[in-house]
Amino acid sequence: MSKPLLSLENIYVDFERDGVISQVLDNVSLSVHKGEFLSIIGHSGCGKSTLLNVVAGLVPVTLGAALLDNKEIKGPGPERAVVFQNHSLLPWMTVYENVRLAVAKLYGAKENLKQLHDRTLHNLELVKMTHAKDKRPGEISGGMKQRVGIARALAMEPKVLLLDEPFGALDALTRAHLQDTVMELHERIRSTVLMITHDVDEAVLLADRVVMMTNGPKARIGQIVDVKTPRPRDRRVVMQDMQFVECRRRIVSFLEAHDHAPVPLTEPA
Ligand SMILES: Nc1ncnc2c1ncn2[C@@H]1O[C@H](COP(=O)(O)OP(=O)(O)OP(=O)(O)O)[C@@H](O)[C@H]1O
Repeated sequence: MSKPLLSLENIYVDFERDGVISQVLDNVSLSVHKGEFLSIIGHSGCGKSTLLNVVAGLVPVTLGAALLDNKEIKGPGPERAVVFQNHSLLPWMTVYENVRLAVAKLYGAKENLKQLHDRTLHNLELVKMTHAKDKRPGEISGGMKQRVGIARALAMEPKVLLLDEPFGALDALTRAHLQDTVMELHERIRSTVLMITHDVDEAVLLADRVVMMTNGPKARIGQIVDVKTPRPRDRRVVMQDMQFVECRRRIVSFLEAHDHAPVPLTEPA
C-alpha cells in the first residue's frame, strides 16, 4: 500500500493547568491516505478536538509525532485547513470578501487579480454560495455561513481538511443538505478529510473509516470501522445497505460500551 499522507505516531497529549496535569491522549496512532474521509467519534470530552488540533498544529504533542507528507507538524499551516462548529467569518466583510481574503493570503503574490477573482468564485460555486456572494455573514443563515467557511477552507487547497463538528449547530434539514454538499465535494476533488462528529449516521454516511475513541482521560483509539458502502451514497438508500447497517450497529455498541456509568445515588439512611 502507498505511504500515508498523514501519520500520527504514538501520540500522547498532556495539558497542565495550575500545576495539575491531565493526560488527554494516550498512545494514539493513525495513518490516513490521500483522498480518505475519516470520521472521528467518541463521547464528549474524550479528546477528539485535541486530536484534530494536533493535526492542525494548534496543540503540541507531549510525546510522539504527527507527520504530514513525512514532515513533522510543528505549527499551523495552509496545507491543513480547519472548519469549526461555529463559523469564524469576518462580519464586516461580504461572503465574497471572506473567501477572497484567504485566496489573497495564499495566492496574492503569485496570481493576478483575474485569477484571484476566478479562484474565489470557483470555491463559492463548489459550495453553491455564488448567489449570496455580496451578503454579509449577518444576512445569511447558519448553514450558509458554514458553506462559506468550507469554501474559505477549500480555497486554501489544503492537503487535509479538518472539520470539527461542522454541522453541530445546524437544524436537521440544513445539516442533511450540507452533508450532501460535503459528500459531493469529496467525490469531486478527492480531498482528504478528518471530521469530528457526535452523530453516528453522519459518521458512517460520509466516511471511508470511522475512528472510535475511548473515554478520557487517557483516550485511545478503541476501534476503527471500514465503511465499504459504495459511493456515491444516497442517504435514503444506504439505510437499507447491510454493510451500512452493520457499521452503524458496531459504532452504537462501542459507544454504549464506553458510556460513562451513571453515578449511583446514595440512599438516605
Ligand atoms: N488547552 C487545554 N488546556 C487544558 N485542558 C484542555 C485543553 N484543551 C482541552 N482540554 C481538556 O482535554 C479534554 C479533551 O477535550 P477535547 O475538547 O479534545 O474533547 P472532545 O472529545 O473534543 O469534546 P467534545 O465532544 O465535548 O467537543 C477535556 O477534558 C478538556 O477539558
